[in-house]
Amino acid sequence: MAETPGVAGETLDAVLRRTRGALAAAGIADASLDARLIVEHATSTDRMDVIRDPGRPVSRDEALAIEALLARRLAGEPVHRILGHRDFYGLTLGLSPDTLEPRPDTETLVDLVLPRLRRAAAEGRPCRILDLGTGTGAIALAVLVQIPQAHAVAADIAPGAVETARRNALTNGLSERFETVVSDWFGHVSGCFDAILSNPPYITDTEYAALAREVKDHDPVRALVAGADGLDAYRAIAAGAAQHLRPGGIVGLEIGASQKRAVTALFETEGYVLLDAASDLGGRDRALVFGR
Ligand SMILES: C[S@@+](CC[C@H](N)C(=O)[O-])C[C@H]1O[C@@H](n2cnc3c(N)ncnc32)[C@H](O)[C@@H]1O
Repeated sequence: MAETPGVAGETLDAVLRRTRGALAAAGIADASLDARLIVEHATSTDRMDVIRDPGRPVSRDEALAIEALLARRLAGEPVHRILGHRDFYGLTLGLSPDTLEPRPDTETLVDLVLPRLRRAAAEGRPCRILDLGTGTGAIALAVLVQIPQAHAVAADIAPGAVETARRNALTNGLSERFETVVSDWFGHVSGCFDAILSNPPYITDTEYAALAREVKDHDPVRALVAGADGLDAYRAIAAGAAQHLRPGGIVGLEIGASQKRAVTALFETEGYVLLDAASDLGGRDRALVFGR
């Protein structure tokens, strides 16, 4: 008899294989990973449980939950939107309709700035950071968890994103060193910082039109698009950063793969020098650090 995904009484191992098969048959690229995340979420298990106890029976409620999650994934909802959270730099961050899903590429920026910030902290220098366009709070919270002396202000134009970031700080035990502000770039930001960090929107209107439906339907447009040339946010940050940067401070930015030259030129015009750059795991230009 043909088996259907998510049938009560099946084993964990069987339901995982079947969920993976259904996703692969629908042409979903990360079928294995997505199946694992769906089954683990619905059965409150982790990766080791299926290895340790592949024959564990799946209850009726769990089977129904798997079916419901699988249907949403097959309808095109990204797996982390379905789960409601995504991991970033070892932290689990809640998502909301106002936040971008934090992407692994953004860890490149965190990796690039951490050695400078660690050095400053080790030398007893202050480490006050501003995360502009914080979304889930990903960049600021990753720095705070790595540098216990650091304090962060997290700003976003979307009140819902600021609220999500505040909640993520709380659930990750970092809220004592984390402040939030609703702000159009530097509009409502006060004070000076040792590092201004940002993964701003950086795609063009034309690139947006060509994005996959899954991204367009679930990531907020203002988290992605920055005008006709994709550089509007960098212009705003380059123009406003000097007023909020302490002497010796840095500006760390995520960039689009083709933007290194243009973003560097924008910051040079405002009196900055490029101190450092890094590529992501795919070898594409992904993060820049400027100083004055
Ligand atoms: C690419 S997302 C980055 C989110 C998060 N930092 C991350 O890396 O996952 C860009 C963020 O910038 C915010 N944003 C867009 N325009 C803004 C503006 N004018 N002022 C402040 N934030 C803005 C968006 O709401 C969004 O959260």
